[in-house]
Amino acid sequence: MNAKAEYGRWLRHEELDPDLRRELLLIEGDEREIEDRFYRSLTFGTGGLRGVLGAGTNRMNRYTVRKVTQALARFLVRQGETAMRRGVVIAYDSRRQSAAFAREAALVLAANRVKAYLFEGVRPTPELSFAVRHLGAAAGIMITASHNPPEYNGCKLYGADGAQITAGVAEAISDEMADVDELAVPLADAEAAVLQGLLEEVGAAVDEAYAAWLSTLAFQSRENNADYRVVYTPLHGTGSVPVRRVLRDIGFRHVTVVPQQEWPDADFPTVASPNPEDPAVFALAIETAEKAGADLVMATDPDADRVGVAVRDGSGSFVCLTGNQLGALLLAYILSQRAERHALPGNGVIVKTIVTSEMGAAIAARYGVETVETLTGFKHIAEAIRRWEETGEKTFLFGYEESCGYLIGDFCRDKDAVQACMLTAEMAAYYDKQGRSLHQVLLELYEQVGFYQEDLVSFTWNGREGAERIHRLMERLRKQPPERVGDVPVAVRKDYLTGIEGLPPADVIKILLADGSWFAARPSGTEPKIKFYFGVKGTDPADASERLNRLKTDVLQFIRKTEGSDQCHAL
Ligand SMILES: O=P(O)(O)OC[C@H]1O[C@H](O)[C@H](O)[C@@H](O)[C@@H]1O
Repeated sequence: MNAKAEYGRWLRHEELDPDLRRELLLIEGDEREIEDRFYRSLTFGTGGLRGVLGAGTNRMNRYTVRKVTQALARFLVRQGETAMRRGVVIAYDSRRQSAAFAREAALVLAANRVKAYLFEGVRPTPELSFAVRHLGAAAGIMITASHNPPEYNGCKLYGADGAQITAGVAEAISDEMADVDELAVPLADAEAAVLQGLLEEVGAAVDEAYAAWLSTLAFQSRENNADYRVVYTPLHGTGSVPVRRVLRDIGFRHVTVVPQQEWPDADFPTVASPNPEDPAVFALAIETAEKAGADLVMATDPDADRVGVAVRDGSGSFVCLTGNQLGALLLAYILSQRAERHALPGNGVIVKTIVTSEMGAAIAARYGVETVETLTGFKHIAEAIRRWEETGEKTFLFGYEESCGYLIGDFCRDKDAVQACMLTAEMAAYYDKQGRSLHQVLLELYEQVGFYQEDLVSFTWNGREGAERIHRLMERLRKQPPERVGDVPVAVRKDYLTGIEGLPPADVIKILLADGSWFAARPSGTEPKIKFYFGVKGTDPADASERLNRLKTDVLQFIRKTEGSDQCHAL
């Protein structure tokens, strides 16, 4: 794309949104900025399409939303009348302009005679996934940039099964996008669309149906939960109403929501970034828990698909669990509860990604349950569920990712923090009744399956230059992979770009070392980052920590050498 020409074309567009025009005029003559905003159009990544808000084809704004929606509309029109009638469900989170973008998307669909169901207010991503299935729609759109910082927005697209679209469909929609002029997408008149049945508001009835399904996941009776104290924070996002509701529905009477973070706020003013992977987001919640005398703190991201938790350790202080640790706890709880009830199917399966801890597979193996691995991105887990549903080959029991995404009940087909909050709270209350804290249970699990420890180090490299730098580093790692890390020889090198292990090609390199530890490198598909994942198994906690530190130091040293630069700044 010729960035300068595109910039000029946008400025010449007479009806251009005045705020965006002002923004463009301010960067006149700033070639670098113009290049960054117009050198490409936003593309699909791990979690849909995501970008910084602002003017430009490489930014999130009403025109980029119109463009992707128009492409989706054309895709559905090609499928015919039935798909158009089944329509598209649209939900949005609490980010800047999310509500306006959702409305624009609805009007674009209606202009194409594709029915749009528009949620009346903010809702979590998993409820959108549920709603697509519940309403029998052909597709879904969620306006969100998930856990990204406030300057971002984005949209995730869903298929009729309620799962985020995977490569094939994303490609077909991208092809359609290539033919759409974002400045010339027609919009329907809202009132006319309502009268013609092309625009319908949805809300309470879907909430009720979702809540009813959520309740089916509970293993324990309401008495189990009545006296246990929980602190919850939606981090200014969409979780407040549904998480409170589900906890109340299963009998929790003592739920304190962090008051400063209770209601939607697009600036996420009390946190640097609303990501429950980051222990810093727990500060206010832990303060609240100390006052409330609670032992469990849960935090969900803005669109409530991720959840992080903090629990008290042996000394009574709060520690944050990693996504892998909560995954291990939930998995062990679900499998043990099912086993007790003789409800473990012979063809049961759990799903994790190739960069998620091996601990899950070790736990599953103790119950004779198979573990299947997918690429990063919950859409891959959802795709596997659909496949097994069609063939009847396996029964899905649990899916999770190290990045704090969990799914228990497959009535949703994306990670669901509402489900995960509910089961985490129930599990904590259940063990509490036995005099065991979640921290203790985790230590017991380590004793049973081994002392697994993982870590993630990311480098943020922005803009076009950053993207090229990430690409170069991946290429160099491919061409000059390490023979050994420290004094440990490399045992297996996996390059997923060639499409190995039955997985679609992906830009990921995973290196297994002779001592059982591993590391992986991949560019993030949601942020301008390159990510390095590390995993070890030790003989005790100290041994595991030591192995992990050594592995990280050695690998990062190798990376710096490979990059030929010392400018890596860890996040
Ligand atoms: O590592 P990234 O490509 O940025 O993706 C990290 C995570 O982002 C989103 O939350 C996706 O839904 C997840 O499935 C993914 O694991």
